[in-house]
Amino acid sequence: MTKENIIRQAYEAAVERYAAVGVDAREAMDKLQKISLSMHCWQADDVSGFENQGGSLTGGIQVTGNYPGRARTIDEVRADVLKAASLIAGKHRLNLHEIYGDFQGRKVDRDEVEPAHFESWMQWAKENGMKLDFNSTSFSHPKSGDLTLANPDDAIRNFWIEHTKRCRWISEEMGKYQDDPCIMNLWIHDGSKEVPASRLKYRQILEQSLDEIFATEYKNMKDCIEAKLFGIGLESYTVGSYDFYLGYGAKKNKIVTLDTGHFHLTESIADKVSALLLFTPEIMLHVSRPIRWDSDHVVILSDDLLDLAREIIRCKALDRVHIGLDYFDATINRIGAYVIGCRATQKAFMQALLEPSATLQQYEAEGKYFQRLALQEEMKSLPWTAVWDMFCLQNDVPVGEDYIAEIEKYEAEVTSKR
Ligand SMILES: C[C@H](O)[C@H](O)[C@@H](O)C(=O)CO
Ligand SMILES: [Mn+2]
Repeated sequence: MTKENIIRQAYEAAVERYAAVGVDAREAMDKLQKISLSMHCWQADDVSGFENQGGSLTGGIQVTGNYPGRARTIDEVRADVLKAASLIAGKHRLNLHEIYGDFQGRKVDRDEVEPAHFESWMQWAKENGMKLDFNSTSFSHPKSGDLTLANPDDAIRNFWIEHTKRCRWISEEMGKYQDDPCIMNLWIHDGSKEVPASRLKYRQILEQSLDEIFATEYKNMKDCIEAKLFGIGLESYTVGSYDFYLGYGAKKNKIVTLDTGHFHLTESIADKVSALLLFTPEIMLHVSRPIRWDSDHVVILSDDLLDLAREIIRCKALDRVHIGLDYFDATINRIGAYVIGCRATQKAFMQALLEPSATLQQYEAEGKYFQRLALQEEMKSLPWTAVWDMFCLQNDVPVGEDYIAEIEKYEAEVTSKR
């Protein structure tokens, strides 16, 4: 029997098996097909970008490793992203940071950037059937320091306000161009190594800065605000903490970004979904994998990720949750890192979509807690992998481990020559 026939046969059997517990596996596949991940451009080049060539990465984040083949130019980032996307089923978005502008070798400071610097990205994305998302960039700049939008020095604060306003303008133009809202994320590293004399002071300044930044209403972009627990060198205090942005988002109707690496390690991000959905318009996810700290390891199919995907599906919130990825690993093949992380995220949603949630909720309503636990447990060993393999086959992307050879080939022919 050919591999394709084995996959088809296993899939037909899986459809029957899921039907027996009241789940339509075909419908689950259709729903997964519509999930667009927002791929982070910064895995391709270790968060370097094209503005500050040679400058170091600041802002309390760190990339470890020096695996050969890092993308060094805009063309190399684009080629690597397309290669990765060709190994991932479905249509996906690309999430750009401001430092990835097409600056044509000219020095364009952060308070001078404009939509024209992203025109070639917009055209490229359209040609390749991708939509763009965007991020302001407050790190890796001489004015980054420890405080940007929360800086008591007006000259520094106004510089970053201007930058962030311009990023919203760029996002608006991207959204218009692609006829689909561009999701713009705002993350700043502002914080302090030691406990500040006034925690309140910097949070008040940040609130004022955000109010100024968000004063302009746009129609083609959506704002997200991303909290963090701490950055390296800024361990005692983060101005934009989760409580701060949750409060701001709920009060001002802004999307809160949940980066799964930005919380205490035992906190459940899945548990936050239903709470946020009640008080904020939508959710942006930065799917990441913290190991002991916000280490940005490549996303794998972990229990945490599965829980998160299940929560989104149980809340029927796919239309209110944007699924972005955020990690950077320079110790392994970077295209491989994209493919592993994106496919792991899709696998989590595949399993979540195959959950017999109506039956589970019925059991719960009737107080049948043994039955609820038993069915949850049995779901773990139902043949979701057969449905996943079929999903890959139908999308004409490698099934199972077959993508390893494809990435090895690209490495031999392209990235190893850099
Ligand atoms: C590149 C940054 O890491 C990213 O934009 C930000 O979302 C973050 O998570 C910082 O820790
Ligand atoms: Mn993030």
